[in-house]
Amino acid sequence: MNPMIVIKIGGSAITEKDEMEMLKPAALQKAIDCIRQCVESGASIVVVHGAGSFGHHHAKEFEINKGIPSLMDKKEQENKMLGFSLTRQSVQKLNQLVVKAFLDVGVPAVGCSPCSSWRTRQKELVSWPKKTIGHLLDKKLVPVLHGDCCIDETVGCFILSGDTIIKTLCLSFDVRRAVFLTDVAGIYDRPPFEPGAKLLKSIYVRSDGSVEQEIGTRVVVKVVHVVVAVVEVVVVIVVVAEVVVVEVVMAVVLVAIVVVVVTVVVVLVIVAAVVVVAVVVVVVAVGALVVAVAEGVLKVVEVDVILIVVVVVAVAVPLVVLVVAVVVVVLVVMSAVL
Ligand SMILES: Nc1ncnc2c1ncn2[C@@H]1O[C@H](COP(=O)(O)OP(=O)(O)OP(=O)(O)O)[C@@H](O)[C@H]1O
Ligand SMILES: C=C(C)CCOP(=O)(O)O
Repeated sequence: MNPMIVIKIGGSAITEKDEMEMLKPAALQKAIDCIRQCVESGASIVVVHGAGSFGHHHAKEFEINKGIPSLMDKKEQENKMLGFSLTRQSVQKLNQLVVKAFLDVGVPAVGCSPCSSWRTRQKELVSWPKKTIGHLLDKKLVPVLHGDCCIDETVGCFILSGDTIIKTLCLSFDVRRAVFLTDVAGIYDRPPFEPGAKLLKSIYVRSDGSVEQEIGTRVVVKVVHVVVAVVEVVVVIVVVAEVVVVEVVMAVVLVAIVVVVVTVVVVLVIVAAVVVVAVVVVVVAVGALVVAVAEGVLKVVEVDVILIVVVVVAVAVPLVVLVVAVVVVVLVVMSAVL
């Protein structure tokens, strides 16, 4: 599978959260166009959208997140279940609109409602269809999940947020990026509507998920602000740097190991060759000199000088060759590996 990118289209980005079931069509279109480009670039994309004003109103009214208390009488339980159905119908309406918008621009989106397949116990996820999402991605389809109401094995029902879905996907797949679209220009040091709110370039997330702005521990989240619509939709690209950092460290270690191993092997081969050549040169030269002296062609004094020259050449030339070869090998190996 290609590098996976999960994208949360925030309910705040594509709906007017204060007005019941009110879509922001232009903002949705901008988000869809942006995601279409990601799909066309070949990345495996999973889209998750929030409920916005589709779902949150009913969910709040019927207190779906509180489950079905055991003391609730039958009438109240029936009413709660009606609220469950209404909430689902509402989020599914938004899902239909999002999927249709994708199909209209040629993106093969497939709506995947969590209600039928995501289960929780005490509001903790116990099962979800990882394989199905993998199969859809294998077929180059774009799963479009959404925040939904789900059945909880102990408390009866609860709200599965799109953010929980995103987190689950990030922990289970090899996700390169999690991208959040909201209605503001990124992450601020305080609620953006408060006076003096500053847009942050990066934040640090501790391993327990809490966030701090100054000193980081394991996960550095880089925030890139890319405005894709006039103030309506903003793309916030969140690089899950823990993954990136691990990858970089692994890559550096791997490169170092490869460079060292290849260099050592090549140097050993060159040293052996150099020694053999030097020995052959000296033996041949000494043999020739012995013959020359025996035949009276050379005197012993001349032989001494020639011998010194032969030995110096036999050692110096291979040494120079050796040094040059080592430098070349290191450069070639490093450029090939990098
Ligand atoms: N520190 C902050 N940085 C950025 N936004 C913040 C901050 N604090 C509060 N917000 C608010 O968070 C809102 C986005 O969160 P919200 O949960 O409403 O959106 P969403 O996730 O898009 O919605 P949904 O749950 O429907 O998908 C923004 O409109 C912004 O006003
Ligand atoms: C309100 C419902 C049903 C889902 C909430 O999902 P979210 O908007 O991602 O928090």
